[in-house]
Amino acid sequence: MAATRTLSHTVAVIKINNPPVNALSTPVCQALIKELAEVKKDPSVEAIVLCGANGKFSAGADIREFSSAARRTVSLEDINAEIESTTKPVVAAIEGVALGGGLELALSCHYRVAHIKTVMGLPEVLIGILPAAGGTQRLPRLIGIPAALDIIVRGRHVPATEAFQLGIVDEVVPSSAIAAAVQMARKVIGKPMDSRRLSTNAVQYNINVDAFLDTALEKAKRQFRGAQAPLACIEAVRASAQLPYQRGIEKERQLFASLWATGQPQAQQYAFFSERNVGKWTLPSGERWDNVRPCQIRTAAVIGLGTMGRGIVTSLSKSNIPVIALEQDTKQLDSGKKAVNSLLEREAEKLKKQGNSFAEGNGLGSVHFTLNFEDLKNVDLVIEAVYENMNLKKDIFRKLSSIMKPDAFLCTNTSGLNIDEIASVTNRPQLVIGTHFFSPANIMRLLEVVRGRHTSPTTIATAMSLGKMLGKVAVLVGNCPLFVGNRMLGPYLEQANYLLEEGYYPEEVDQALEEFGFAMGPFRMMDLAGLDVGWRSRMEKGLAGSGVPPGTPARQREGNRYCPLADMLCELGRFGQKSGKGWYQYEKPGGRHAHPDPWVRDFLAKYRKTYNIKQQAVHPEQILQRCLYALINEGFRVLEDGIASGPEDIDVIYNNGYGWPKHRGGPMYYASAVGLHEVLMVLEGYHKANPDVPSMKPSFLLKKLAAVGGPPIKEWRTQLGKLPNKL
Ligand SMILES: CCCCCC/C=C/CC(=O)SCCNC(=O)CCNC(=O)[C@H](O)C(C)(C)COP(=O)(O)OP(=O)(O)OC[C@H]1O[C@@H](n2cnc3c(N)ncnc32)[C@H](O)[C@@H]1OP(=O)(O)O
Repeated sequence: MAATRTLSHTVAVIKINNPPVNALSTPVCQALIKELAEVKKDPSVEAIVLCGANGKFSAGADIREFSSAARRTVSLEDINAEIESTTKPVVAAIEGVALGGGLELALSCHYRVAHIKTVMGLPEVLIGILPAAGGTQRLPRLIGIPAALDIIVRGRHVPATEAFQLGIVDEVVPSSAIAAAVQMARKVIGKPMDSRRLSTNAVQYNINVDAFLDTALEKAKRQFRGAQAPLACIEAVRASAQLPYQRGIEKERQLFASLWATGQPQAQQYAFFSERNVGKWTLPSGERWDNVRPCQIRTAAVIGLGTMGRGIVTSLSKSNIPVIALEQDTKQLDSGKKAVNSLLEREAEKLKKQGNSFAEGNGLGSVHFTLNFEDLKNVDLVIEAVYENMNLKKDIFRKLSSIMKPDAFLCTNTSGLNIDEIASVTNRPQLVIGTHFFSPANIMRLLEVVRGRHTSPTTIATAMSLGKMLGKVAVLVGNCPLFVGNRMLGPYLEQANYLLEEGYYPEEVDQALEEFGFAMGPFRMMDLAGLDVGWRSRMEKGLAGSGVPPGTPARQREGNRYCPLADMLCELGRFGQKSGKGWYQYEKPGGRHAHPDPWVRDFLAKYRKTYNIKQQAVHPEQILQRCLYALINEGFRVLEDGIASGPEDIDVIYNNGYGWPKHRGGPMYYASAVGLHEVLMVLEGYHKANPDVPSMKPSFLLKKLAAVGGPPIKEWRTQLGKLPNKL
């Protein structure tokens, strides 16, 4: 039953019932219309309470209906208008969540009572649309332009206590919101209702609305780089101040339709569901997320308090998991402790600002700092986060193997080392797993969970569940050098480097990719990560430094094209932000503002002259094609090798760990949107002209999918079914 009704004296309680989140699907809306019509004409009913079953008001419109064949036939705003115009008072009893259409429904009620642990908001912008059931018109009428704009444009979740302070809800209660709403309904029977009908009120403001919104628009254009939904939200809020309510609603609808035509909502909604689907991991053996139980992690330890370790400790503590943090000497322990404490103070500050919804039983977990390995022996799970050196990691795992209780899980935070080799030195390879965090680990949402050959399904389930507890989006991947994200980055950065050889400057390549929507172009990203990281790895592989065989041409390795520019910068001590100079110059070592460096321009000019490289006419569009298609081609190889279970997994990794613009869905979604045939043609053309760049040779899977007509991305798995699976 999509909605049910009970009677409490003269108050009808209508309950939305559509598990798991009471989405306002077409059947729910139809049921609401029917129940409303009945209570309106029922003389025994004097007031109405609207609530949701199972402690959740509603997570809004059913997003799956937006792109399904069965498009909505019932308008949510029509239901809202119907509720608002009712002559019997309607009170919303808000519990759990009231998001999107859920909050819009509550705003059409005459009164709102919320449980203290509720979160509410209008997060439509995060799925590429705008609140299109009157939210952009009613919320500014209730709380004013600046506060409404902040909630609508950022799509943030507002805790009940803040909602009360802002005036979104009339009462916050620590116990049943339904009981409190019934009480309130009884009290307001017979009271005047006009001022409670938000659509009839004017927006109150004492600011220059146009100037305020113009500034917000400019800021949003810079901040959201090409995403259209935030801009549409601002325009809709502008309409609330400038137009009568009904014309504001028309504007809202018109903006919704224009957004839909951009294709961005479809990409963002694909990203939304992909994030949920990656949690539903499946192994070829049939074990999966819903038939393997994770073990409970009551205590954890982190080894190494460098940048990664500090973030991981903070992240665990933030999730209320007591942590033991270990370093090798007093100096490093002290500096790690200081850094962790300062990160935790900031987190505590944030929790305080978020108010009561986080306060109860959800503080920070304790952190114990130690130099003594023995202190770790009873924890349930340990995460090793020392720097990327196989021998060092193996030494630590040998030690852990002998110290830790037999059922403790051993995780390694590596960005690409072989999990099997690390597991091979332990007495429990089935409990060893890779947990690749992204920096800063207390903030970045992505966690690559890397399955080794012997990793057990229970270990996978536990690591995936830990990821969820930490508020991360965990993606299960197979074990191969660099795993998924970093592996795909290789060919992308290679093309970016070649573009410099061919006449571009770092800032031009970065600009093209930032205009595409990346949070950071490749050169700014390399400067941030530290150029020495890649340099050390190339030296280990004999591609740079003294290990290069004598007589090897500077721009060739093993017969293939090679770009030594990054190595040359490192030889000059230009490691990026940390040294104050890299592809850019910074105000000081550790400075964060990248400025184009005339020295780099000069250096590149001399380099091109030395190697007699003719500047080619590379059209700016080709910057995008070369970098992005190189990355995408490697993504197809990842799928071919069975390292990721589907294109969604790759897209979730890129959206959450590499600054890919969500409004473009992810690299594999982008490829399907551009057309696989088009991607293949460009790669083929490039590879024909540059046979010494093997990464641009079109992958087998891309060719196969293009040959069957480039099916929609949701059908790729059918083709993947016949490929090996290393999960
Ligand atoms: C021209 C006019 C057109 C009119 C259109 C009217 C406009 C209405 C605007 C809207 O209301 S759009 C929807 C706005 N709401 C949201 O964006 C909320 C999205 N959901 C969430 O943020 C979270 O799911 C949650 C509610 C905070 C719960 O988080 P939790 O971590 O507890 O669970 P999840 O794993 O995320 O979700 C559980 C389950 O529910 C599915 N789901 C969640 N929300 C929706 C939804 N709004 N519609 C459909 N399905 C939803 C989610 O996909 C999970 O299911 P799955 O099977 O595991 O994937």
